[in-house]
Amino acid sequence: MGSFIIEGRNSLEGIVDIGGSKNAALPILASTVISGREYLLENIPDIEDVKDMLEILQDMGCTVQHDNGVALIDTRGLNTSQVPEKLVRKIRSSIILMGAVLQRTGNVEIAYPGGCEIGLRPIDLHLKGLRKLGVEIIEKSGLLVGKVTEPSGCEIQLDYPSVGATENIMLFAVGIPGKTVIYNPAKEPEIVDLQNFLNTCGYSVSGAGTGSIIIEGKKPENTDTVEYKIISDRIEAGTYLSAASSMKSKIYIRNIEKSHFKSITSIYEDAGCEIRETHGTIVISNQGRIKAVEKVTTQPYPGFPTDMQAQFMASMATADGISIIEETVFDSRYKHVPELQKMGANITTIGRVAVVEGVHKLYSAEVEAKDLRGGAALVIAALGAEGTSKINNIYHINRGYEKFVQKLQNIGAVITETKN
Ligand SMILES: CC(=O)N[C@H]1[C@@H](OP(=O)(O)OP(=O)(O)OC[C@H]2O[C@@H](n3ccc(=O)[nH]c3=O)[C@H](O)[C@@H]2O)O[C@H](CO)[C@@H](O)[C@@H]1O
Ligand SMILES: C=C(OP(=O)(O)O)C(=O)O
Repeated sequence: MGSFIIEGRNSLEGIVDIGGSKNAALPILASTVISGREYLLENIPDIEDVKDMLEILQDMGCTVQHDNGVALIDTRGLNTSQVPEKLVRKIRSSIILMGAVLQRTGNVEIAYPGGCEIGLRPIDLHLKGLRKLGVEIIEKSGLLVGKVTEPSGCEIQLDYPSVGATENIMLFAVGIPGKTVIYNPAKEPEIVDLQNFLNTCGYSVSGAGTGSIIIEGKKPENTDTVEYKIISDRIEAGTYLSAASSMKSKIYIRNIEKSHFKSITSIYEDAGCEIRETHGTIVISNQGRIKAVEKVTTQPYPGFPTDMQAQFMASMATADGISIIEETVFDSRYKHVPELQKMGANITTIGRVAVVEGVHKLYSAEVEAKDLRGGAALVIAALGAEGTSKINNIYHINRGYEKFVQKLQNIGAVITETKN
């Protein structure tokens, strides 16, 4: 599964170029099947989840090329409504193919999706929304089998602003007769990016990023090649910010939309990090030990993202004082805690609350990445720790971080990847 070997206690200095957003690229790739045409997509990150999604498209008859951040995809050859089960079970975003394939073919057969194991991840809101739009869905031998019966736009009130449910409903609703309004949708920048992509394809979607999304169902007449550039990854940027906050550093983060990043930077500013913008680049300077932030609660956008909770906890592990972190989005997203404790972190969890009492120093250890962001948190902790750490199971980390070793080396980290 591979490991990272990290020698800690070096300062970080230099430039990091942020890649395309994992959570924007994946649903956009899924939505290329809605209509059979060619797509030229820029800023597609070179990460394991993207490779899996591209393999799914290929297995279903599409042609795919991905090199140097650019993906050229032709979905005219799609020849099945069965989504390959093994790959679906590997990644979370595969479930977004449900709405997309139903839109294209009227049928779908798909397994329950995979992704990080961070607690219960039901898809009841996806299914409820699709059923309301006229899809019959049954479960057969562990697979979801869907068939479009009487498709018609309608009003859908989401009980929770689920990112995946919002995306699935959008992808099915764009091409059915009538108007669909999603109330209480997810407001993440990745949803706005999906809206912008769909509009570039000729669909009619508005309101993403606000309290309701309006979709006027239509089939675009123009089927020319769609060219689109995916937004940059605010969580990747936040991860480098988190690393910089844990040690003496001055790093320049390029290619990031500052407005998407604000809910993350504001918390690190509260911790005493100096963050400023110059000519579109974000500069982070940290001279010494940061301060604990009294209370941080993860929330749907524009709140502090759950996908930054583990990395933030790694920063707080050596901050001056006690911080309280509450994870409200997922019910079991603290698998990194016992691993951080092996490095000397003083963390206590009570249900969804973690109390982090900052220590002066962390120590090297051999630890396991249990999920993507928890794994990134261990990298951050190891970079600031005394001695040489080994992080195993880095498959989880490579699911979502492009050229992680190279980008960290570029800013002075002493890190290598080994096969075992
Ligand atoms: C590929 C991708 O984009 N993944 C992101 C997406 O995951 P994902 O789309 O899975 O996250 P959701 O927003 O759907 O889930 C948030 C919460 O809603 C609950 N829920 C969700 C759907 C549903 O039908 N029923 C239900 O109860 C989940 O159990 C969870 O507690 O958004 C999460 C929340 O920002 C991020 O952490 C993930 O990185
Ligand atoms: C939880 C995450 O990913 P996924 O939803 O793909 O498992 C994440 O990106 O932090």
